[in-house]
Amino acid sequence: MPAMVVVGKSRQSDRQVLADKVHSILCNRVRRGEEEYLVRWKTDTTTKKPPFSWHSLSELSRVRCLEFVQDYLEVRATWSKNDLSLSLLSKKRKSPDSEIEYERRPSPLDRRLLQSSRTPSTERSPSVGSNTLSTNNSSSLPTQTEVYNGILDIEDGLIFARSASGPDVPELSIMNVPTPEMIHAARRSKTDRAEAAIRFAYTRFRLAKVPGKPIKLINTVDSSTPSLRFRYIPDYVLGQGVFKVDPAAQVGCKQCSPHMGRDIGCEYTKKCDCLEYAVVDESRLTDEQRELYETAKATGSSTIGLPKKFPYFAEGTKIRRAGCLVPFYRDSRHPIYECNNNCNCGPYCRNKNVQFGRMVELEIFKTASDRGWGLRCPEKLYEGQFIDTYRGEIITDAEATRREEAATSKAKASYLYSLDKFAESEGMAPEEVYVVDGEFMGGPTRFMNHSCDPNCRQYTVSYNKHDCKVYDIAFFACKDIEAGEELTFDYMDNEDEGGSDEEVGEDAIPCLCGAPNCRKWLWT
Ligand SMILES: C[S@@+](CC[C@H](N)C(=O)[O-])C[C@H]1O[C@@H](n2cnc3c(N)ncnc32)[C@H](O)[C@@H]1O
Repeated sequence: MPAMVVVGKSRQSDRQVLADKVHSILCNRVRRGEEEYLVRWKTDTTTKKPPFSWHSLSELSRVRCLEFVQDYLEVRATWSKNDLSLSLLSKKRKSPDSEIEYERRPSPLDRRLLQSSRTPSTERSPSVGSNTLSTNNSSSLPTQTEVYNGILDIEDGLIFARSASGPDVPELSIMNVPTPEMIHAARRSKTDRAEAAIRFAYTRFRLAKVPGKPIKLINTVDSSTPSLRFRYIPDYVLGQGVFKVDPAAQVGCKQCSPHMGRDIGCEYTKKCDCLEYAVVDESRLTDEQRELYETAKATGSSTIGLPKKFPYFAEGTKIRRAGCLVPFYRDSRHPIYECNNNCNCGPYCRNKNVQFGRMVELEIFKTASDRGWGLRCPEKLYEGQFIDTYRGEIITDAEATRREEAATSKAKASYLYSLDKFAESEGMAPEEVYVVDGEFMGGPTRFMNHSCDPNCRQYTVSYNKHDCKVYDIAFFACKDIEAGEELTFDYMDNEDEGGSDEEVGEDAIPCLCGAPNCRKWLWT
């Protein structure tokens, strides 16, 4: 029978807390020099008196338990900042565990509270037993472990609390935990070891696993770490109801070959099927081609056979670096069509760039100006150089609306990207458009902040001209960027210069980009 807290051979150091049984962490203290955290356990019954127990950091050091410690430290930080401990405790919230109203502090734990309310509830009658946690071998816990609210017990994998009894076990209901005394002690107790463990886990188990060049975490401002709950993913994750054309069924260019004379491949753009919808290079049109082009524009017929603008500088180009966007694409909003694995042009085609992923090192760093985390590159970047793509979960428009409505602030909008580049030209209804949500999973570009005078821009990159719903959002430098300079882009990226005339809403976020042309608010 699995136990929530496994006590191995009666030795405290062997105890292991099972993360999936943790509901939340509610307080901290230091005992005998060791940081301890008060765990509230998930229960299988609706209760106002769930089980609580104190555990040392080493018991909680498994990554998924550290996520709970991190959530708690975030809440605790607001206690010290605003001295709100007691008023936070008395704020009325409705428990998702039950229909009854109880008082607890508002916290980022809300989402999980909701999740835990979805776990099936099983009525159990408390069994008689000793005042200890149940264990694998039924041995009792070391006496140093204080157990609030009685007994944490487990049967058939389900945890439940037996009612407290005996003078040594204080009865605590959820609305009283943490008590003012606990908070008082917590605020004076160190949490350094937990912060260091969280930082280590983030670097070792999150960043080190991201494919490509290294990504560092740098914080010279405070002791926080980005959320351990964020999942780094190398590719899009498709949500429910989202369909992507199978890459094996992608149409590739068939008339091209790796060398089509003078060591060029698909840059010989007249032949490349992948570039069918790329912009026609009018400066290279013969009179006859111009006529064909006019007909194609009027009738919507194919422009294959006409010269197209090629997106990237080729090797040997005099002044620019190979692979950087040519000024035409850099300064326009035209989609970029790359070749794909089904093309005849081969793996070294110069029309393949973004699909190979990030080639530069990055640093996630804490900004000193209240904009949270930001992103920078320790190497110099050149105008038109590819940095990385935006990743996340692709969801339907309906799901995006649901998530936006459920969000507590407008900040949610900053992680949602509509894949609507082709909506107008393809006559797609708004509800057909997919949206990328990078809040809970994605790549390092989710840390890019907004600037009204940005040094990067996002571009549409497609590998399959027939799939208008799923494509990449790729960030390129739109000017030379010195090593260590923060990477930013304009969250609005309006084609017309100047801000919108829309009125600023109550929940608008003031822009702290500091640019002379700052529009003062995000998303304006
Ligand atoms: C996509 S996130 C960027 C990463 C974010 N800084 C973080 O720590 O996760 C967007 C959020 O960052 C903050 N932000 C980004 N640019 C900002 C700016 N110019 N001024 C103020 N806040 C900004 C806002 O809170 C915004 O909702």
